[in-house]
Amino acid sequence: MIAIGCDHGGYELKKEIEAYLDSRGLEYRDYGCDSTDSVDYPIYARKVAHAIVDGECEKGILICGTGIGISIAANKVPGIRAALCTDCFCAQATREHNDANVLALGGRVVGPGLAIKIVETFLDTPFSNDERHIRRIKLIEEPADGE
Ligand SMILES: O=C(CO)[C@H](O)[C@H](O)COP(=O)(O)O
Repeated sequence: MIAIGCDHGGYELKKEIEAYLDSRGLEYRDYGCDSTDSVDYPIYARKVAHAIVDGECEKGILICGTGIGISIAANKVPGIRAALCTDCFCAQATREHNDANVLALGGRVVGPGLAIKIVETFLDTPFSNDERHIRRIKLIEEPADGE
């Protein structure tokens, strides 16, 4: 199950991404917002982040105007690794290296064609399970002694 959320700046791109998820038969839960009326992105970032850390969903997609604010807010929730991506190279790398569990996109930055390729890459790329990446991900949550 994929958690998806946005603010008003990401609403139209969210609907495009949902149509893509529907076309692939991928299940998702939409945590709002529900229109282009102005809202506050941290609310939707937290809803999606908590859906993941509470185990309701495995991955999330968050969209605001730039993708910046909503990724900053999501990354405040322990256990969330939200990656703002504007290209497929970063979407692939953040899955393989960071085991990112949230993809953040900017609805005012990327067009729907590129955004959907980024979503596809993010969803279809597994974590590498490489020992060095596992070690570094653990260090994000628990700094080493004396650090
Ligand atoms: O990108 C964003 C946060 O990083 C927001 O979508 C953006 O700040 C909203 O701006 P406005 O209220 O002027 O529509």
